[in-house]
Amino acid sequence: MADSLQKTMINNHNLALPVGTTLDRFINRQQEAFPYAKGELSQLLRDIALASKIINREINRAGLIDITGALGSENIQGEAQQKLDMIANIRFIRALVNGGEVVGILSEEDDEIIQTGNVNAKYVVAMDPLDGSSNIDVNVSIGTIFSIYRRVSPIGTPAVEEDFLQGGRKQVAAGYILYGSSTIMVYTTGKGVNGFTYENSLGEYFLSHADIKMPENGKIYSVNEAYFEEFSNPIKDFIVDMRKQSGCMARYIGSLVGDFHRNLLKGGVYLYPPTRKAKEGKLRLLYECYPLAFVIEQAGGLSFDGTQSILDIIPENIHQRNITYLGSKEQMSKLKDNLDKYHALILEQMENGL
Ligand SMILES: O=P(O)(O)OC[C@H]1O[C@](O)(COP(=O)(O)O)[C@@H](O)[C@@H]1O
Ligand SMILES: [Mg+2]
Ligand SMILES: [Mg+2]
Repeated sequence: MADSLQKTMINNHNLALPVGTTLDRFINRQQEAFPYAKGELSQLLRDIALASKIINREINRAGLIDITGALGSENIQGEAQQKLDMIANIRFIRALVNGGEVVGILSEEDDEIIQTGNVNAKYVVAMDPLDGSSNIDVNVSIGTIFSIYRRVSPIGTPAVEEDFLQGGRKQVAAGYILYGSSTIMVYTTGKGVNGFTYENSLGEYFLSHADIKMPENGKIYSVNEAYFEEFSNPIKDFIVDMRKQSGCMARYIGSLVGDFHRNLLKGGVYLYPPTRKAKEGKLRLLYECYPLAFVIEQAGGLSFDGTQSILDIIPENIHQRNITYLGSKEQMSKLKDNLDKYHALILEQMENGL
């Protein structure tokens, strides 16, 4: 026991913080590593944690206070907004406005950028306030996903689209909160990935998953097989090969955060390929794909959209969707091989006028 604790302390990116450290203390210690830091990003991470505690409470009692079910409105993606989608949206916006560190917010639930009025703030946040909406009413894990950028627009002015269209490699921090059998906040600031479990009775997040490393090889594949016939051959072949592997498991709960978190810890691959209905894939680049790609690459996994790392995609619009593959190194290189061979074949056929 002493050895493993010692090991956890050493591995913790030299922060030498034992499992059980509060999130607050961890944030302070991380900030000390940046001599010029003024604490704005630290405060922003605390504001996100605070909002997630309030949402966690709402989710836990959702069935008792009639906040389940659809609201009757649709978001810009044409999806029915659930009451909890909007409650989570309002709670996050309120926490970020009151926190004072964010000038603008991009949310899945709002068509336009939300101006917080904090025109002297340095950061903008893109967020999916409630991920896995189809699972809200049936008590299956759901989540929140966030991505933080330093603004490019001048201090003293409102946020603009360019603040959000900087590209995945410009994220200064990103992560998610999973509201599952326990509630856990997992994030990166570009120096590794750490997970904090929420202790309800104390109202605190504690370090529970220090320096998360994704297994290089995994046996889990997560994809909505209902669309199998619509997938391209390299994707079909990849899934068929995964099935043939002994010990392979299909796991798909239909909540991106839940499927992603499981695979991050156990090893595996999440696929949302193009379908007839969603030719660009279903997931939203700025507040689903980029943040999870940042986390997975920091944990030693890979992200891919069929041609490149998701972090290298040049964004065009704030609510754009993107093909999404996220997973363990070995499975992702196999998938990349399949797709590269397929693209080469298509190219050859085109060159031969076929
Ligand atoms: O039902 P499908 O097509 O498999 O899509 C499920 C995916 O859609 C999502 O629900 C989209 O996210 P939202 O719930 O935030 O809209 C993901 O969480 C999930 O992985
Ligand atoms: Mg989502
Ligand atoms: Mg959502």
